[in-house]
Amino acid sequence: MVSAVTVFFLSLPVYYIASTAIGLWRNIKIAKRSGLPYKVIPIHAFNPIWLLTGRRFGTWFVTAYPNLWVSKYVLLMVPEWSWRYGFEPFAEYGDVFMTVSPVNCHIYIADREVITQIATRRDDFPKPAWMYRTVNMFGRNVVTTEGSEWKFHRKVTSPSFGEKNNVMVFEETIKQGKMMLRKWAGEDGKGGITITDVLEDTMRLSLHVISGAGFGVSLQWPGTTQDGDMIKPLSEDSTHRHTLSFKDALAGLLHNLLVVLVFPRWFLENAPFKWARKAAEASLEYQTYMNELFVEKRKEAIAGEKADGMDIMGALVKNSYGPDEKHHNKHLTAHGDVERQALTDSEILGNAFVFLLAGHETSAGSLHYLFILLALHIDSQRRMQQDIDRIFGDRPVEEWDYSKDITAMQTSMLGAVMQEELRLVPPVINIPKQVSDDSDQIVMYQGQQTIWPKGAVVSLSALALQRNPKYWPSTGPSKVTDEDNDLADFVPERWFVKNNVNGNAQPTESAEDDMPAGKDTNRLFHPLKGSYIPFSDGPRSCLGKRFAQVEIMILLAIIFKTYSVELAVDEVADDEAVEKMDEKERIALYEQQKETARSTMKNCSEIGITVRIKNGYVPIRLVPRGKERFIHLFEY
Ligand code: HEM
Repeated sequence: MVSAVTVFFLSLPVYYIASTAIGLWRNIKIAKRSGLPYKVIPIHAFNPIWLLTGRRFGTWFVTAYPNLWVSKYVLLMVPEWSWRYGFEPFAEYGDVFMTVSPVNCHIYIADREVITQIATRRDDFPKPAWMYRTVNMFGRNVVTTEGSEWKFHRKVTSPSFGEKNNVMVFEETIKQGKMMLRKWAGEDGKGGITITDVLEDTMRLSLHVISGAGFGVSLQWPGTTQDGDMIKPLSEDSTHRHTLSFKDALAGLLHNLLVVLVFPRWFLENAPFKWARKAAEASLEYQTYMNELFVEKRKEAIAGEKADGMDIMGALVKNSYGPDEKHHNKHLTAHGDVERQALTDSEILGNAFVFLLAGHETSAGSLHYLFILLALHIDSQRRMQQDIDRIFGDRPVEEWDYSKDITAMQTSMLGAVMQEELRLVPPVINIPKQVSDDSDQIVMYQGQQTIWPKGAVVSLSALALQRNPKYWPSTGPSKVTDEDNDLADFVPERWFVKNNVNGNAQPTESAEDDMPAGKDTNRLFHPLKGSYIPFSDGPRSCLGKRFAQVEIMILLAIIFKTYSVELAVDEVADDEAVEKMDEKERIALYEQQKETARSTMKNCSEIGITVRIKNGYVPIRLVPRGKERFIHLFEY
């Protein structure tokens, strides 16, 4: 008996090695047939054993020995390679290449024509829906479905993201931005407070904006109380005794998302760990609040109330329960029934949940990187402030107006700064697709037919694509590294162009003679089709694109109208020490902090659902314009 057990355990590694070798051999054969360049890696980057044991070693090895031939293979086994090495692997292997591991063939794309083919051939290259299955926990929705069912969800949910909702996003962001300013600049507005939890605050802001413009519940920042903060039902009809406020339920659910998605609630509720029971509590509270909101919105819809300024969930409920009789078909529940005009109750709640998920971390992460990048790129910050002054003049924030101001914002340095951040750090670095399981697919690449094996994993490599010199104008050699182009740097000025030929902008060779501030700035660079995909491309592109753009631009405008952002230097010199420094010393200190901030951004960013700085922080300060401690000392 003992020997049988021993044999069993001894045979496990043999079985593992044999199945790995067979898997690799099979996949190499498939890769050879494809006609695509490929690289064989013995271990898949997301192999759990490798993640636990070899990942750190791999990262260290590639950094320590970048020129060894073996490093080229180890590099592709580092899960963060797409973030760390950007366009480099593509420059070496080609704009489309495949990694072949024992587990699968994985095709990475930084070629705009191939991306356009993949994004438009939706049935041949579906979303790997299995990855999102757990996200159906509150109801089926537009993110997790495929085929005709997705088509139906998309058709019904798209109108809720219209201009009426954009106005709400604009107004809610102003409201939330003012509260964030109070925390960042202090009650007296004097600024000078070191902010270390920038991501936490941008997360809070984006959560509150979705709560307001997505669900119609406006939340307050700590220090104030109002409905959203209170522990009370959102519907008069509810008798539920809540244990968390709506805000804490939302935040708690998002904080424990992975746990909540993976384990059933009954399991978490009975687990011996407090954190698991807290996760279950947040999930239950969220669900109960959303049911209450739904009841209220249904009452409003039936009564025909709230025609203007509709939040997204309100618009979905109105579509199902509004006075228009043709929409009352909620009894038709068959999935994929494209004749349906309205969502079921569960589908409304499922979609509300994914709007929260899709729109929260993405916008928050972008805002976080933006604050740091603007503190690093002082000239861009100044030009953006000049454009903000030009657009809003002396008008108080209360008089800012979506329909009057949004175009000017989008075509100014505000728009350019936002577009550049999304070019440089697209939150979804690799947009996931797959080759349909049904059959191999032919894709044209560089004028040749290539055969993409059925079931292969496909990544639209947004970050690499958006640094591909074939498509993007450089304003000159990098001012940060020794690269001969600046495509891996934050240079919003590249978005301003001289000519616009056939709808595609001609990149300006040098930014010097085409500075945007105060000039004719209503022509931003128009990237070639398929070369700019922070919001993905084709029919499955982001539904919340405009929502996010409005939110980001208006928040920047609110903050930078009155304040500048600087890197905080507390960890190196206190305020008194800075006070005593002469100009040269201050410049040297700030340059040093810039290096630290760059290194933190590069080395502490992690790719989860989105990329974000997780294992470190870059402290910043808001300072009233005209009272800067450092950035006014730099030449402009
Ligand atoms: C900077 C902010 C944002 C970025 C960069 C972004 C990016 C993306 C990307 C890349 C996708 C495609 C994902 C995939 O195919 O796997 C996507 C899909 C989606 N996004 Fe966003 N997003 C942002 C903000 C938002 C917001 C604010 C909302 C809603 C309030 C939202 C709602 C959605 C939805 C519903 C989808 C699924 C569309 C479909 O499958 O038909 N996003 N987004």
